[in-house]
Order: sequence, then C-alpha cells, then structure tokens
Amino acid sequence: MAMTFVPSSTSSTFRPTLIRCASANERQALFSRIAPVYDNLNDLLSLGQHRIWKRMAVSWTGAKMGDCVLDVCCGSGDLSFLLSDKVGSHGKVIGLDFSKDQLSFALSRQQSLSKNCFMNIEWVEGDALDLPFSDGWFDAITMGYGLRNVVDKQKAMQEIFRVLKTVSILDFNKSNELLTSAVTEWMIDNIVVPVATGYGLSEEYRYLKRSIREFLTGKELEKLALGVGFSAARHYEIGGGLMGCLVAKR
Ligand SMILES: C/C(=C\Cc1cc(O)c2ccccc2c1O)CCC[C@H](C)CCC[C@H](C)CCCC(C)C
Ligand SMILES: C[S@@+](CC[C@H](N)C(=O)[O-])C[C@H]1O[C@@H](n2cnc3c(N)ncnc32)[C@H](O)[C@@H]1O
Repeated sequence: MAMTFVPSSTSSTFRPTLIRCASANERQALFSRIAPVYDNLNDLLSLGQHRIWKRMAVSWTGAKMGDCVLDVCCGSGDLSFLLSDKVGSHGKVIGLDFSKDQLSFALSRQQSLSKNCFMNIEWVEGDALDLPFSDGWFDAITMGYGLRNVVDKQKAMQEIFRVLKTVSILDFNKSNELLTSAVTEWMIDNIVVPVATGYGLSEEYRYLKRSIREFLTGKELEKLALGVGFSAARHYEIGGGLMGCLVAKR
C-alpha cells in the first residue's frame, strides 16, 4: 500500500506573473499556492452550489457501508469526507493528491471536524498518473475537478480503470452549447478572476478558463472511458450545464 501522508511545512513562494501551467510541476505549485483560500473561494464563487454537485458525484459512485473507496485529486478533502459518511467506520477512504499543502488542509479539517467515521480516511501524497495501489483494489472512485488538471487524461483514466469498479468524475462541463460556454467564460472573466484577484491569485484562476477550453466534452469523456476498457460510461450535465459528471463502470 502507499505511503501515508506526512504534513510538511514547506510551501512554494515562487510567484510567476504569467502561469501557462504546461507541466505537472507548475500545476502542483499552483494548487499549493491556492490551498489556503481554496475552500472559501469555492463556497463564495459557487454560492455554496459546489457542495450539491459533490454530493451528486458521490451518490453516483454507488458507494455503500463497508466499501473501500478512493478520492483521486482529493485537494482539501470535500469528496473524501462525503465518501467517509457513505462507507462508515467499517469502510475505508483514501484521499490522494500530489499537493502537500492541499493535503495538510485536508488533514487539519479531519482533525477539527472530529466525526467518528472520519477516522477511516487516510491521506496519501501521490500521482494520479501512477496510482500506488494494486489492480481492482477499490469499490469506487471519485475525482472532483481533477481530470481537467492532469497532464495526461488518458493515462489518468487507465489508472482509474486499473484499480476500481465504478468511477464518478465531477468537473466543469465543456459544453457544445455556445450560450453555456459563453456564460461559463463570462463568469470566470467577470466574477471568478476579479474575486481571486482580491486574494492575489488572478493568474491561478485565469488558468481555469484555459483549462476548460482544453478539456473534453461530455461525449469525448464517455469515449475516453470506453476506450480504456470501461463497459459503460455516461456523462451527466448538472448545475444548469456549467458542470458535468462522468460515471463509468467496469
Ligand atoms: C467548484 C469551483 C471551483 C473548483 C476549481 C477547480 C479548478 O480546476 C481550479 C483550478 C485552478 C484554480 C481554482 C480552481 C477551482 O477553484 C467553483 C466554481 C464556480 C463557478 C465558476 C461559478 C458558478 C456560479 C453559480 C453561482 C452557479 C449557479 C448554478 C445554477 C444551478 C445555474
Ligand atoms: C481543483 S482541485 C480539486 C480538489 C477537490 N477534489 C475538490 O473537488 O475540491 C484539483 C486537485 O487536483 C490535484 N492534482 C492535479 N494533478 C494531479 C496529479 N497528477 N496527481 C495528484 N493530484 C493532482 C491538485 O493538487 C488539486 O488539489
């Protein structure tokens, strides 16, 4: 099994003016920089809606009491905590992320929330493109706002296929509808980036628009899942079409 996460006090202070985020290292540094404000900004920018989308993603996994589940790209752990409630104290949740800073927020939330079942969560520092688990280990997997941010989406999907039975992947929806994509981009330009600028994180949040443009549509995500071997894959549009959730079964 993988190494258990050990929190570190080191964090990057490197602040480039333009972040192209081509490499995994640059993305890792970006997510570490936004870690201190990530949860608050999600609540603020989505008016709390992201909590509903995350509950939907977790319920689509079909996770049940006693299951062993994985939250890939767990960040500060929202989906891991929801999964923990679903699988209960006899189940097991692994939250995996490559940002030490995100994981250290997840760990402190786990300690401060102090709900009994949350003791079933283990935080693992690792790479979504090289999951440190054996084949078929997990009953279900979630991935919230992670697939769009990995440098090799096909490899991430192959890794997920290798270790699990059902996956639920929540992310922004790259819509074919001109109006929906215009609304998303308008919100990022006129709400998300100006608010993030107030926290000194304008370039980090400008990256969102580019990453959605470079992402896959619902149909392309279904194709990606079927291509790595899943027997069924369905993409659901949620949040008025702004968000999407891909559910794939082995
Ligand atoms: C959940 C949100 C952001 C997650 C997020 C994902 C990323 O990949 C990032 C990458 C880099 C930096 C930050 C992030 C990041 O924060 C918040 C999303 C907010 C939406 C852009 C706006 C939603 C607006 C509405 C209030 C929703 C209304 C829905 C209604 C049902 C129509
Ligand atoms: C937008 S955050 C989402 C966090 C959380 N899942 C949520 O829904 O709030 C994306 C996360 O993916 C992680 N990430 C991106 N690429 C990764 C990779 N290759 N391996 C592990 N984690 C990765 C980042 O560190 C970050 O915490």
